[in-house]
Amino acid sequence: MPKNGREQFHGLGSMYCRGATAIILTYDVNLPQSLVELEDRFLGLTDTASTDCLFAIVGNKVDLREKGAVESQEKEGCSPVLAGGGSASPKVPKQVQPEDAVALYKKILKYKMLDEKDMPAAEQMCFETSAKSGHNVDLLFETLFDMVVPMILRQRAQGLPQTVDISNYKPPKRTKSGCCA
Ligand SMILES: Nc1nc2c(ncn2[C@@H]2O[C@H](COP(=O)(O)OP(=O)(O)OP(=O)(O)O)[C@@H](O)[C@H]2O)c(=O)[nH]1
Repeated sequence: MPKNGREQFHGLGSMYCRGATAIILTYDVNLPQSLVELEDRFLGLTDTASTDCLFAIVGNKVDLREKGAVESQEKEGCSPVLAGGGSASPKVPKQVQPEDAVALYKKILKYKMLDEKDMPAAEQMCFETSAKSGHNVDLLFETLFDMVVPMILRQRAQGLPQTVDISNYKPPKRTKSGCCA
């Protein structure tokens, strides 16, 4: 799912998710707020997805994290291995950590009332990628593809519709004032 970061496209989110078999929720590993927003603003939009929908949590732009970390350590004269310069109080990283994404994945399963043991493990569904360098991008799509194809085949075998039938759609009656009845 595109994250529709811009406010004016927000309303389109639930339409994109309707009947979805898999949803990719993407945040920026350098912006903790972007992970918070996935939960606060975007999770509700996935209510229209299929009940057994898969979720992948993707932290993008890792290329900037690696670059940024080295640059800030160089500026402060720290060792690149120990950001805290070897002191007893290591620096708290400003970036999102993989375990934060894992925690969100588990929260999503709870929100969806899905049992963790029936779903793929969090570690399998949380990725860190770089669209710029291509890091882990193939892995993300191959992993999802391998999971989604059997689900779609199963749905087909059960005769579940793959499309939304609008042929019997009746538009709501209009009242004199132009409002829906
Ligand atoms: N360095 C780096 N830049 C990236 C990466 N992915 C996207 N960008 C850049 O980030 C900016 C936003 O990318 P988009 O593809 O527009 O992402 P979006 O999800 O539509 O962004 P929003 O409009 O903020 O929701 C663009 O300038 C991209 O070139 C990445 O992995 N690394």
